Amino acid sequence: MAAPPACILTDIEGTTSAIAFVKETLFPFAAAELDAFLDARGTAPEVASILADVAAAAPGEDPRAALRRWMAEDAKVTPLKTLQGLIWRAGYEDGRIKGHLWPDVAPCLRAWAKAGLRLAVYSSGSVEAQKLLFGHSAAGDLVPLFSGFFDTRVGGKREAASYATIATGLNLPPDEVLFLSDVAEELDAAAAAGLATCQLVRAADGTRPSGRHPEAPDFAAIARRFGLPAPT
Ligand SMILES: CSCCC(=O)C(=O)COP(=O)(O)O
Ligand SMILES: [Mg+2]
Repeated sequence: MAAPPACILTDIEGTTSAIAFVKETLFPFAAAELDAFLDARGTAPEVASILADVAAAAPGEDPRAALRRWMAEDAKVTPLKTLQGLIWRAGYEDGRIKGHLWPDVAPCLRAWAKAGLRLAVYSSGSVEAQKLLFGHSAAGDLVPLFSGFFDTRVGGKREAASYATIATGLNLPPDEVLFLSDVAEELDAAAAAGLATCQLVRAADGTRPSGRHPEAPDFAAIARRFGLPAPT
């Protein structure tokens, strides 16, 4: 990429936020609340529609058992991800969950947005879950900084077509979008669709560099490497 990107498209787990926060706070919260949530809200249209999607994706299996199996497998399945977002909402709203962001993230996002860069998210977590995390972060409500949120409804994160769809959705040529992720296979797919890429190699997350993409240990290093504004 010769010129600085027009848009930063960022992953969440392992990129803006600790893997441990997702695996040790978010996922256990959803698992612990699953039965109570379904008992209370299973017949609400929004939840019933998710359960119908679960039944279609896991025919012949009890929907709650399928959801628990997917949780154990960390399956990036849209109905599970949508349901987790709904369950997390109560936890964020009553303060039991605070969205984790590494300390370098919010200052850079604010500086980039202020300089006119567009910001977008692409995560396996549902759009609802993305907005909850950024809206209830320790650094405040960052949702207004973003102009796009994308989840697995555009396709899987290891499929090039997903990134082409996102670039079209952003109304930008793919090479003007810089995708940030810790996962090399996601970056490979983005690069195949023509996006610029950078692998977040955060020591605290134990990420291993792939050697196939530019690398940065944090967002400040991304700013330096790609000629983006730095926080003042
Ligand atoms: C939106 S926070 C929840 C993250 C999540 O559910 C997940 O599966 C992590 O996916 P990512 O694509 O952000 O690595
Ligand atoms: Mg990730």
